[in-house]
Amino acid sequence: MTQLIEFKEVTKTYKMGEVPIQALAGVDFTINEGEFVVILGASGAGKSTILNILGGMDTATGGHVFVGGKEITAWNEKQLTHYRGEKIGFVFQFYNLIPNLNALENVEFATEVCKDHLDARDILHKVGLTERIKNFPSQLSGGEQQRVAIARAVAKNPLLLLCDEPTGALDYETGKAVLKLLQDLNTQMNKCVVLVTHNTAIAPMADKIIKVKSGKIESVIINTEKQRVESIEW
Ligand SMILES: Nc1ncnc2c1ncn2[C@@H]1O[C@H](COP(=O)(O)OP(=O)(O)OP(=O)(O)O)[C@@H](O)[C@H]1O
Repeated sequence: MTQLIEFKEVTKTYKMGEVPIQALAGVDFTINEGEFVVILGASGAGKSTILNILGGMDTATGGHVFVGGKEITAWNEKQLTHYRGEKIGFVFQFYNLIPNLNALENVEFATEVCKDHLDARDILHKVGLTERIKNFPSQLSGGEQQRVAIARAVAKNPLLLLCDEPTGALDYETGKAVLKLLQDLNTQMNKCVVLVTHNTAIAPMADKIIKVKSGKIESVIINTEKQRVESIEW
């Protein structure tokens, strides 16, 4: 398997007035192409910090991050902006859709700037929203809005799909449907997905589980018996 991502001794310190907060205290891991990775850990462990550095939304204080053989930690703001725009699809807990654009327009708005983007209608169909493309966010349920947000991220045809607690605002069944969608997209499109959660129960759906504790990697588990989301209960 080809390696896609490498974190090497990555540190991150935030300064809050006089008090420095060490969010990452030397983080090392690798991720391969096409992998579905779950980053697990308690609140404040450093999960979102890892995801934000990987997505070029935040910068490391020390260490090195390589994506596709390029060192993103050596890039300037302009290079990172381009990387975020072209290579990264983000899905957050809250959907951040533009309220006065319908579902189709929300997806098209995001893909406009991407060279290799996919067809917005095709992707909305793939996420099961064919009948809802003309609906505005306020006319969609939470689960449907998250599907639009996933379609928006996927239609960019990004190198990486990064998800930060994507089911955090959804009920059990809807959350499960969203996880199934992410798992299907990973399998069908062979897209690398990195998902941050505190829900240990969903770990069996991943190829790799990275456990984070107090800004450090506690363990990296290769899961050879990956399960379909449908067969996991929590
Ligand atoms: N912008 C920031 N400024 C100051 N401190 C921050 C900032 N972002 C994160 N931190 C701190 O860094 C540590 C790690 O935060 P992070 O958000 O990565 O944790 P997390 O594991 O994602 O937690 P949660 O599950 O609660 O989102 C925490 O102590 C947090 O308070």
